[in-house]
Amino acid sequence: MASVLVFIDVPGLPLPRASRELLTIARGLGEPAVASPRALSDEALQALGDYGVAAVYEPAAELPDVLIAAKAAFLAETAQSAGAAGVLLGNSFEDREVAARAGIKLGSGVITDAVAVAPDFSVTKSVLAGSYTSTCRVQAGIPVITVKANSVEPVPAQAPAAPERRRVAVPDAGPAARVTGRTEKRVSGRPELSEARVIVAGGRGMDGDFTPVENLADALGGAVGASRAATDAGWIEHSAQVGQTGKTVSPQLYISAGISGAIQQKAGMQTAKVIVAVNKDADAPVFEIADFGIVGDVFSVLPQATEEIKKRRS
Ligand SMILES: Cc1cc2nc3c(=O)[nH]c(=O)nc-3n(C[C@H](O)[C@H](O)[C@H](O)COP(=O)(O)OP(=O)(O)OC[C@H]3O[C@@H](n4cnc5c(N)ncnc54)[C@H](O)[C@@H]3O)c2cc1C
Repeated sequence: MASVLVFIDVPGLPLPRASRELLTIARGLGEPAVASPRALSDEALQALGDYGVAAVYEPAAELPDVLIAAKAAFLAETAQSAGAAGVLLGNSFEDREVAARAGIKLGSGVITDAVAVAPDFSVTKSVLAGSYTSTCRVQAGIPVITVKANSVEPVPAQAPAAPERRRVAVPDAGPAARVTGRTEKRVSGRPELSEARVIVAGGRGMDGDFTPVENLADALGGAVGASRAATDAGWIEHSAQVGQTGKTVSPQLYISAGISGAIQQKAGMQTAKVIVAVNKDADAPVFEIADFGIVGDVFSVLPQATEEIKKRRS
């Protein structure tokens, strides 16, 4: 069976859901193998084996720092030496950049934002601000596909595998740039926005106070998102922006609070499984795509929901 290479950067333990989803998809396409730009622990290897991974490729020598060009060179080299039938990555900014660069090195077509990949590597994706679902296929080289988080339910393999470690020499991974300083990001304890199963997002209607959004997100174990109006106003960091020029998310539940539902916002969240909108304007466009709508004031609705959820969970 042809191998399907999954690029997993930093496979922390337990394995992140997005990585387990990619491995589940890869199993439906061929024999899953993993390309990891760093050497893995035996425990990480076993966790990958539980998802049917037969081989794990690591760089023969440590890659220069953690820059994207080096990771892309490693991925392209690995895809070739593994004779991969296809390459899957996550859909973060960084994963998409790795995919693009690896695609150029391989002379391959690259498809981003996939929500499903068929056994013949046809890809389903949502396009034009979510107004169409398209099916597309790579026409040249090894298909390189980035898949949105929450696209499938991760399922371990029926029979775990014992992955073999293989080393790949990367000839052109030399540093064209070098990291010269780092500042650690404040850890919120919340899940990463693009991988979260639950997102509570606030917009201009939050009027500068994101506390009700954060409290509801914490009660649900979710991530905090925002519209561009909210991030531009400086009420919350830019990395929380969802939409055309922000992050594309596909959670199980997206709670939109005080967001009108402009097309550029919808473009980033329309594929959420369930959308709940809270807006004081019954004619707000967000209600056109909401599964459940509450016409009301966010400062009254959100705290009530948080209180009720906490009560039921205690
Ligand atoms: C090229 C381009 C790219 C863009 N990219 C993005 C993007 O990535 N993401 C994005 O979000 N936008 C993006 N935008 C901006 C987008 O067009 C909208 O301007 C933006 O989404 C509006 O944000 P909002 O819904 O928070 O604000 P508004 O449109 O002002 O809506 C605020 C809503 O809050 C409601 N409200 C007010 N007070 C309350 C209250 N107390 N309780 C309940 N409801 C209340 C109002 O009824 C209203 O519906 C982009 C625009 C352009 C031109």
